[in-house]
Amino acid sequence: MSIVLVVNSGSSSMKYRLIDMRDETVLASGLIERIGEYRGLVRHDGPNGRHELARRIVDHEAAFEAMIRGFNEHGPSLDDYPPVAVGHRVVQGARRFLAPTVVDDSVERDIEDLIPLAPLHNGANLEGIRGARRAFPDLPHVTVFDTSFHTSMSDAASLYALDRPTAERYRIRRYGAHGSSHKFVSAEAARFLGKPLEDLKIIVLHIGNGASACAVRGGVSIETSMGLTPLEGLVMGTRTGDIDPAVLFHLHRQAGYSVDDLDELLNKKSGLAGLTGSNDMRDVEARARKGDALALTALEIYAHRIRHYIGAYHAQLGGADAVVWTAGVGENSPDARARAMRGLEFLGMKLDPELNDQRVKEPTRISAADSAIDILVVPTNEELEIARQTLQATGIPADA
Ligand SMILES: Nc1ncnc2c1ncn2[C@@H]1O[C@H](COP(=O)(O)OP(=O)(O)O)[C@@H](O)[C@H]1O
Ligand SMILES: CC(=O)OP(=O)(O)O
Ligand SMILES: [Mg+2]
Repeated sequence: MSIVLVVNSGSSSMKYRLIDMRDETVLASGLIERIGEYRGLVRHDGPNGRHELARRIVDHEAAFEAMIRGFNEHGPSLDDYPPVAVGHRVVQGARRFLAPTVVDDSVERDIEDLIPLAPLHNGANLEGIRGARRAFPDLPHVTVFDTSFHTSMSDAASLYALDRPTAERYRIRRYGAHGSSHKFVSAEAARFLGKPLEDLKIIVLHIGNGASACAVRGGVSIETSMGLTPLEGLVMGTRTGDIDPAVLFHLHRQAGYSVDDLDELLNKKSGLAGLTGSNDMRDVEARARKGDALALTALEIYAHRIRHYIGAYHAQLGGADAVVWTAGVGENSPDARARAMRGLEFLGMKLDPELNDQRVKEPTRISAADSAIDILVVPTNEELEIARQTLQATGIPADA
């Protein structure tokens, strides 16, 4: 029985999943939110249903302890279902980590060294890893990097037109993120279409709180919208995405913003939150339906940027076989999908309004019968992808 525990530590949350890899069934899962804030939320879904409680969780190590408590109190018992390995999502692996890696102290140090290249994510990922190694010192721990899938990008797609010695010295290039999701979703799309992944050109739109687009040719990432850090590209829940860097000089010189102020402004106070006051797409859509002009403008800005990347990746791929929507917004918001794809019929991308309006739980086609390019919704599963890569890296068979 090969069971893998997967830990996905976000900037302020930790998701986990216990998976029996023989048939990839989920034995338990959980979510710990608002880490570091006064009132955190702990949710555990086990064999007896859902258990939730509000409590303060000071950091990701404490979150790890809360997860263990969830298993002890609500099952399944980790003594009865012992994991053979723990898989960890790490957002930034830069050019240091090209593949899933078994953790030792030097790997921990290298992840720490990469914190400046993913300030919202890598520190949290590392705290999760440290908590997990303390809790399970005898198990192999494997890190699966969001960036690994994008190391196939050409220099043309990944280098900035920045002074070369400076860029090299400070490792400045576009690394991308959400790689496990883009990889999983493009493989699922090929399976759904019944075609070999090697033959397909796919535009993947991972639209969640963090959001990125990816151009996938033959299963390989050729370009993605996140850059040095997960700040570039699409409009996100709290992040600006693409912006003229001169805005920063302007705010510094004219308004006295410090570097930390600017970091906080662009990463945490912008995007949907900055435009409307809420980073949750459901709130913004509800307000737009009531006629709130600010909310409506925010939805148009959000859609405009997605449409921009669909066009760009269609050009970079030299056409496309499929456009695939995934993650929280991409899977659940017909309005966001329809708004972004409006006017793309000339490219051969035509939604079917009724198919687009359904609630989706599995890979589903939402394009019209006469759409030259398939438009799909494919639920992502970063945790399963991480679990698969974790087993591969350890060499433990799924049916051990
Ligand atoms: N039914 C829905 N309609 C519109 N948006 C939704 C819906 N359900 C979830 N979302 C959006 O999905 C976002 C979260 O996506 P998710 O992929 O879980 O993000 P992350 O992993 O970055 O935290 C939420 O902020 C919310 O706006
Ligand atoms: C990289 C990134 O933005 O991740 P998330 O969507 O989980 O915040
Ligand atoms: Mg996410």
